[in-house]
Amino acid sequence: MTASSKDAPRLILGSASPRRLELLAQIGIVPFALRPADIDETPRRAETPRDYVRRMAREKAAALTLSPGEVALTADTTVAVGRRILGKPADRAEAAEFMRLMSGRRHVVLTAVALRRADGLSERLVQTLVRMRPIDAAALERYLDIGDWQGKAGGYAIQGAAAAFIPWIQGSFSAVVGLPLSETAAMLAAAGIHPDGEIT
Ligand SMILES: Cc1cn([C@H]2C[C@H](O)[C@@H](COP(=O)(O)OP(=O)(O)OP(=O)(O)O)O2)c(=O)[nH]c1=O
Repeated sequence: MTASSKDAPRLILGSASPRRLELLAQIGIVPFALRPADIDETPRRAETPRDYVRRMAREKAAALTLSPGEVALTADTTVAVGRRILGKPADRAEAAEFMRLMSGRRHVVLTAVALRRADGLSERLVQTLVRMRPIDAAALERYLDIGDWQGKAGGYAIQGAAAAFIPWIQGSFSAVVGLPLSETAAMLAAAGIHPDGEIT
């Protein structure tokens, strides 16, 4: 027999990202509530991309107020070119700079996931290699005109127009979009949260 749904942990998605909600829906998980956490996303001096992205996911989780029986899921995605962290571009000029930096080479997309429950925090860091083909000046201008760079780490979305520049990735596609689905499903299952509300 399965436990009644009123005994199930209630999942709070600590995110304003429509992509994270869609990704969860893809694996049959519907959060009980959305509670975006507003934190300062400025990297610390000399902070590595891995340390930064982990800290962001943890701080988003810590910023949420939870009621008994609630479990919070948060994530952070960032692009790393060597030790340089490419966050969301402030404007078109910065998006252009980021794209030029990634053009014709490989970079790493890091996504950290945090799951906060009453008995503690579990975390995962997923690293995906992404190759961009060389992007010439005209193609870059056309890409920037679309505006797809806004609100995206590194100034691109693999699920959007920038896919035309990406011949190859090694790792997790869903992690690049914003939430590594296999790892997230395992973390949720360990907390008693399963697809379709089927809580065992
Ligand atoms: C690299 C890449 C990033 N992104 C997005 C995912 C994230 O939404 C965003 C990185 O910013 P994040 O700070 O990780 O997330 P967010 O501010 O959008 O949402 P929240 O903090 O409330 O959860 O970039 C893509 O959609 N596709 C991509 O290929």
